[in-house]
Amino acid sequence: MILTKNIKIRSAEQVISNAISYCQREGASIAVWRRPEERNIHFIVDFSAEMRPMAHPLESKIPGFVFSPFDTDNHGYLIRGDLHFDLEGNLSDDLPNYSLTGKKDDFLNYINSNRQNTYPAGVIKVSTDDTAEAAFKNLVKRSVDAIQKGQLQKVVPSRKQEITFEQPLNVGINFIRLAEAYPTAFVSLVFIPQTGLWLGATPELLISVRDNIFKTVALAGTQKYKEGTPLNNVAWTQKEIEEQALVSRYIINCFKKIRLREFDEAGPKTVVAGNLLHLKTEFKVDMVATNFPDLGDTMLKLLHPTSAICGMPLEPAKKFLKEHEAYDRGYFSGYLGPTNINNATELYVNLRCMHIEDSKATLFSGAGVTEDSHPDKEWQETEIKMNTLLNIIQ
Ligand SMILES: C=C(O[C@@H]1C=C(C(=O)O)C=C[C@H]1O)C(=O)O
Repeated sequence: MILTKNIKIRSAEQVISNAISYCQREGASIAVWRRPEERNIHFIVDFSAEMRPMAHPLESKIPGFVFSPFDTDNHGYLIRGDLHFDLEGNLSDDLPNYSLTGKKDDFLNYINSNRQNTYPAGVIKVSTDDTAEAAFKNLVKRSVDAIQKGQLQKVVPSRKQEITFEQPLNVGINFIRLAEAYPTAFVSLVFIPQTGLWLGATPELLISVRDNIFKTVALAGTQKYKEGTPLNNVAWTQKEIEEQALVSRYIINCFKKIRLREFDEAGPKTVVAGNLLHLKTEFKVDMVATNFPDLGDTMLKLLHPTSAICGMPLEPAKKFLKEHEAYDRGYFSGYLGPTNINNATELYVNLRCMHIEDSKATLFSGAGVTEDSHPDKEWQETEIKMNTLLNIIQ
């Protein structure tokens, strides 16, 4: 595949691994992503070494890729598109940092070289911390107690899990493995010096704006998916139906806050997300007909963190998690995605993801808790969510 006149793309795995190792070496920032239902893989590179946190990355209208944490007290980053290309051979080099033009050629030469070994990571060890299970179940119990006392309606406690590799994980190979295993996921690999390296395959859209149409979804309720099961035979419990309905209600409340009354609502319906099933309602708004030209930015500020990953009402749920969760989620359940690229913005909730550091990685998952939740079931749910990555990476 021809990228520019003299540069040929080698295997996608190799190019991805090389691009990441170049950015790690040079202190540059990069995002690699594959949109749901597409085959093409996009890259955006920001060669500037000083990445500054940004409170509202969509406001700038700069083409780039947003990477934001869960905690709204901490700001996210915008990887500006010095260089944006895809594996179908499209290249745009707007280079807002003109002084760095030389780096562009250096980078393109490097990613097409035969540098990275294509070894798999070998044996992956999942750390068996006996206290983790008891601690999480206890957290679920405290969540149910808080709900029963009337402090909350829903909360989404989460946990982390460390894994170690015999050799550093080959990110190129594993990105492609995830992309092939999960065609409906948004698959991403992000490196920013300040955030480190993150790999994920999320099923959850936060907001999208394309052709003046705004979209968001309410995704919640989880069960294991057995391949071949017809989706219209899938049954959901009252607990799961209510849990998902709360997320829809949260979105409708956000529309109400800005007096937006005209929106399409479709669902809930059962959807497949890799090894799991969820309930999903889709919301759509015509931004021209409703005269909300900045709806993407406005809704992003109102929606995140949604009750799919935090809880309801929002402030007590945030406070509960800060007090009880006992770890920093970092970029897990934050949001990420391309902004103002090809006239579209598409942000996803950073789920089914892991933070990779040398020969170890940290996986994350959470589970929506309502009054009827059982600690054992919620523990199982976090296990199967982590398997989204664990079943695929090697
Ligand atoms: C919190 C996660 O997933 C979220 C919680 C869900 C649930 O509680 O059923 C389902 C989908 C996601 O909105 C996760 O994957 O870690």
